[in-house]
Amino acid sequence: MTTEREIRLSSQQAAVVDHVDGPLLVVAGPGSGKTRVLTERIRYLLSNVPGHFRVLALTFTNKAADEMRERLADLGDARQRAFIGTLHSFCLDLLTERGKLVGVEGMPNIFEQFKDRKEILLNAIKDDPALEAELDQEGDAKARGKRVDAWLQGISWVKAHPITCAVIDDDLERRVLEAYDNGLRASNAYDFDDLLLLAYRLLSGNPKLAEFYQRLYKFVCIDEAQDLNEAQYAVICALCGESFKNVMMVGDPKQSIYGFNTSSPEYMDRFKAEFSAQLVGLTENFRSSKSVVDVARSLDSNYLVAAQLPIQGLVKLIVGDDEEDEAKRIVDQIQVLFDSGHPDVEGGIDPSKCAILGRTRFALLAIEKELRERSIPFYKRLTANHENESEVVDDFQLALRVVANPRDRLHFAALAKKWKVSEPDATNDAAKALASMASAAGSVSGRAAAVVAAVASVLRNTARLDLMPAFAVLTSYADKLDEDEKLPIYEDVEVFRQEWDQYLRSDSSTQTIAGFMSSKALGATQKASREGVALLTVHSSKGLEFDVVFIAGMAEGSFPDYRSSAGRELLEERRNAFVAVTRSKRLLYLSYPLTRMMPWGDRRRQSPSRFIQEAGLSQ
Ligand SMILES: Nc1ncnc2c1ncn2[C@@H]1O[C@H](COP(=O)(O)OP(=O)(O)OP(=O)(O)O)[C@@H](O)[C@H]1O
Repeated sequence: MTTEREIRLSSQQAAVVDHVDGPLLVVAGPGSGKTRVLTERIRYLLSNVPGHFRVLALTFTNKAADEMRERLADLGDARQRAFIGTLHSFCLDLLTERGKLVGVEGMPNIFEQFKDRKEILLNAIKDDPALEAELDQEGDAKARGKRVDAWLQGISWVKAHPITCAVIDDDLERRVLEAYDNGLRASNAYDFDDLLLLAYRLLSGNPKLAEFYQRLYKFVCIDEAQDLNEAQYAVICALCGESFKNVMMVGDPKQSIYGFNTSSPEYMDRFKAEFSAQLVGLTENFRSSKSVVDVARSLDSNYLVAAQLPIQGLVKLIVGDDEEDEAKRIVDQIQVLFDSGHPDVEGGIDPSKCAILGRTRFALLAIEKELRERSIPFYKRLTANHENESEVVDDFQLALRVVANPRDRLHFAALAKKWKVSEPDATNDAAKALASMASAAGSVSGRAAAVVAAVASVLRNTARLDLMPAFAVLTSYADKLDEDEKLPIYEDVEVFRQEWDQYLRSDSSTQTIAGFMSSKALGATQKASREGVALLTVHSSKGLEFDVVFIAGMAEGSFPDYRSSAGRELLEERRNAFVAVTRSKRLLYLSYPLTRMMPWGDRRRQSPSRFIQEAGLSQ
């Protein structure tokens, strides 16, 4: 099933890799080598197709983009001719370069945190008597808070549907959206949804600009196409205009698990119809043992596998008396595997080869406790926004935000509150404003002075942005403190330094403070860490593979979730199970507890998930 190349490709895969011109839809099952095919196609285009062009490769996660960049690092300079990143990062670059046409001046500053967006909306409500009166109709503070959250959700929904919600009929809804957007713009800020919405408006309203990008990016590749939503598809269509067709989409409708987030595999169908795309299937499975493939097929009888590994592997059911006992049995089994290995897993089994997946974080709590008690290393997130432990590094980040965007009143106010000083007047010179805030900062003047000195050390070097001198200032401030205070500063600085390092390696076209802060907001500066057993939700396990996979909490009501007992939701639960099962390369363990403690204190009897029953598993 393979042809001669430096990397092994099956003939199905080679046909996709060697495809040059024209729209192509690749529908590919789990383990069929989507990542390999995408990476190798980019390599093929950059190495074999003559001409001055760039390749645009859009991934679903920053992690997938990192992986693709790493695999293509050996291309040397040619690699620079590919933009590899998420659609959000691409839109950020696009708006930075050409956003003026939709009112964006320079790099868009992103308010990524829910609490910041909420504060913007609350301030906007305070400034609008009609909205304030509307909110006052809600009885108590809790009900008002809920209404504001619902408004924020509504705003996000509208922005994620730039075509179907292009016109808002409801007066109140429109007023809330305008008030919120005006509030954001007063701080010269944007939210995540704006990146796609404004990129869509920019490209669809300026066909000449879209043509420029079509000439520049002669080839467009899109990964995980089953999880596109309307805004993302709209940006892609606006980028391509009427005539550009050199788009390849790769996806697996069977792994579509973000329906709750308005994503849908329907955009793959629309792409096929609207671009008249050629359809190719990748139907081999290079990842999973026969036993695992059998369980996947029991979940979806339409999952056809043309070729698979000649390895039997194993599927087993684990039943615990309750969640604690289930956790204990899972971890017992892991320890047996560490000690004795398994003939189908080459080179023994260590923690990094194992994953324990749950439908929700809740399903993993007892297992986390058990792993901790037995000192087995594990990680719960691939990447996570680092919460600073030290005030000085936290202050420094706020200071960088306002230096990047002096109109950011929200974070100026946050810093002023922390330093117990009054907010500065509107200014264009954030460094000067910070310095006068610091000189007024009584009890925290030493810390504030260190932050100002760190900022100054960055601004001093006008030729090239470099945060390293600031890190030196922060650690030398730490050196004067007690051990207890010193340690968190060193740790926070180290994480910050790693993020800075990651940013320097990204495909971002400009290196500025605003650029760094925006990449950080998009999560693009976080490096995935994978040390120990993976303890992940099904959603965060997407795209990963492990020799040994445990899926815990597989009882009716938990997986499938009780809120998704019928219709579309139940189908999405089934796809969740399909994604979870197909993460396994060799051994698969499904488990559930016979009884479960409900949040209100009752113990409830559990029955095995229908997915366990359909797989024909019994003890
Ligand atoms: N031609 C091949 N020969 C041998 N192994 C291969 C081949 N193609 C892919 N693989 C291996 O199969 C596994 C699955 O590949 P990959 O991760 O690219 O699949 P995928 O289609 O992205 O899967 P999923 O959609 O489930 O995340 C990887 O371990 C990869 O190295």
